Order: sequence, then C-alpha cells, then structure tokens
Amino acid sequence: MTSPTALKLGTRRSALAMAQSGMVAEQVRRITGRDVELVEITTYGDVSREHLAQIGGTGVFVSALRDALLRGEIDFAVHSLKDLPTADPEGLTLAAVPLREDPRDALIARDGLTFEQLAASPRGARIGTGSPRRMAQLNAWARSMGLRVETVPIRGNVDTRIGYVASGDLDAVVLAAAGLSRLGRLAEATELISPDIVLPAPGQGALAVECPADDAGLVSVLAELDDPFTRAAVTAERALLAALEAGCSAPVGALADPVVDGHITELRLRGVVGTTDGSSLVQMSITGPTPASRDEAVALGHELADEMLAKGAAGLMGEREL
Ligand SMILES: NCc1[nH]cc(CCC(=O)O)c1CC(=O)O
Repeated sequence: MTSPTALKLGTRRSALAMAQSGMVAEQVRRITGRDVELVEITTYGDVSREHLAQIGGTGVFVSALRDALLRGEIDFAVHSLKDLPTADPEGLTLAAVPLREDPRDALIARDGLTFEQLAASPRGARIGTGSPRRMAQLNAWARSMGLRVETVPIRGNVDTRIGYVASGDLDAVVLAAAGLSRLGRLAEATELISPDIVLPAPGQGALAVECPADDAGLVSVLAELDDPFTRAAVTAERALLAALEAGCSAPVGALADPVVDGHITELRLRGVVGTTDGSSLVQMSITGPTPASRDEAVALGHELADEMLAKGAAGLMGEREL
C-alpha cells in the first residue's frame, strides 16, 4: 500500500537498478518520513537484443527514465552515474550524488584465479567484457607481462555475465565491483583490480539522483543524500571524458581519488585512453587542490584532457565497436 502522497521513484527493472533504487528509496523515506513507491520503467535498452553501440550506447537506459520525469509520471530517478551521457539534460537537475561505492572493476574467474594466473595459463584465457575500456587495459596489462589474453565481447545483466564463467564458456568476466556489491555478490569476485592497472569508467561506483529542476522542495530534500567529495570527483572524471570528446563506448578510464596525508589534502585525477588491443595507451595523472566548486572540478578534468590530447589521445579513440 502506498499513501497518496508517496514519492514516485522511477527505476529500470533489472536486479541492479532495483537494488540501487531500493537503497536510495530507503534513504529518502528516512529523511522525509514520506513513503517512496518504485515505478518500473521498461527501456529500449532492456528489450533490445542489438549491441549497445548500435543503439547509441548506455544512454538508452537513461532516456526512458528522463522522459518519464519530464512527463511528470515519476518524481525522481536513480541512475548509475557512469551510464549518464556527459551533456546535462534540459529541465532536469542532478539533485544528489551519494557517497560512492568501490569504483574498481572486479574479476570473476574460474577456480578462484587472478588475472595474472589466467594470463600465464598455457591454454590461454578467454575473458568476457563488452567494454572497450576494459579490453584496452586488460590487453595492455597482459602485454606488459609478455603474455596475451583473448577478450571476448559479451553483454547482458550481471547474472548472464557471471553465468558464462559458471558454464565454462569463458575463463573469467570483468564487472564493476559496485554492481556486485549492491547485488550482494561481491564475494564471487576473485580479484579486485587495482586502478593502477585498470582505471574504472568515469563515475563508476557512483549513483546519480535526478529530478525536475523546478521542483524546489524535492531538490532540497534530495540534496541531503549528496556527498560533496564524490560529486567533485565524478565531476572531474566526467569533465575529462567530455573534453576528450569520447562517446560512451569509447575506451576511456578515469578516477579521481583523494590524496590522503593524515587528512584529505588534494585530489588526484588519473585518465587513460587506449586501443582495444592494448598496443597503445595514453595514461596520465594530475593532482590539484580538492575542488571547492563545480568549475574547479571541471577545470581539473579539462587540464588533464589537454595534456592527454597533447600526448596523442585523440588518435586512439576511433574505435567504437563493442
Ligand atoms: N555497464 C552497465 C553498468 N552500469 C553500472 C554498472 C555497475 C554499477 C556502477 O558502476 O555504479 C554496470 C555494470 C558493470 O559495468 O559491471
């Protein structure tokens, strides 16, 4: 039963989306004392069997929720921040970026193996991922050890992807640790991949809580879920992505994390662009004062983008296939 004043939270139907939305709904209930009702929205991305790149990237998951917000069918929506296109939508506002989960990628491999053990396996390793960013960095990592792995494009929900390892079709798959964690399945990871080796997608592990910009009451309530440090970090990462003019399926990794010296002193932003075969990578980092404003976070991202472009990053971003 929901009360007539229940807030409507629009969500995709996938297990991951439902888990994420459920967590945010609980926080909003606690803050407002109001009931929050989950409203399932089916997106084209959920029903299409085509590859994501052919239907315009993960943005397809987002646009159906945004349309429902703009039509007033739902009051707010929760997205995986890494799935959001870098352009700000008309009429909507990013009301909160809650505290980020572990941003790293996780390996789920047969027999409890790590990536290095798989790469060294004499029969060769087939590793499933549909992400050019993961392919580029996994292949570069194997090359750095004088080894090769075969990256196999896959898609589908978390269950489907883990299923390829359980069935023996693949030796391993790579997934975001945050998604596994939200589904209560992080224990299945056989390795949490260091960002020194594979940088996550910009915004990975963070959620985006979005609502109509003109709903001042709701905007101020949802703002209580915001974590300013997470927001600054993902703003810098996404500014880097936008400045590299990369599409959402391009092989760009980025992570802004705190430089801790007793307390947080600075923000370090790392970025990577590469060819999916891992033969060339441009990987750079900069450190600056923790941004005190959106403009400062954006400036940090743009500064690193300029340095990466000067090192030839643009030439590595032609590949768009999954
Ligand atoms: N690509 C789809 C997607 N979007 C967000 C997550 C995981 C959760 C997150 O990064 O916040 C995933 C799954 C994955 O990459 O393994």
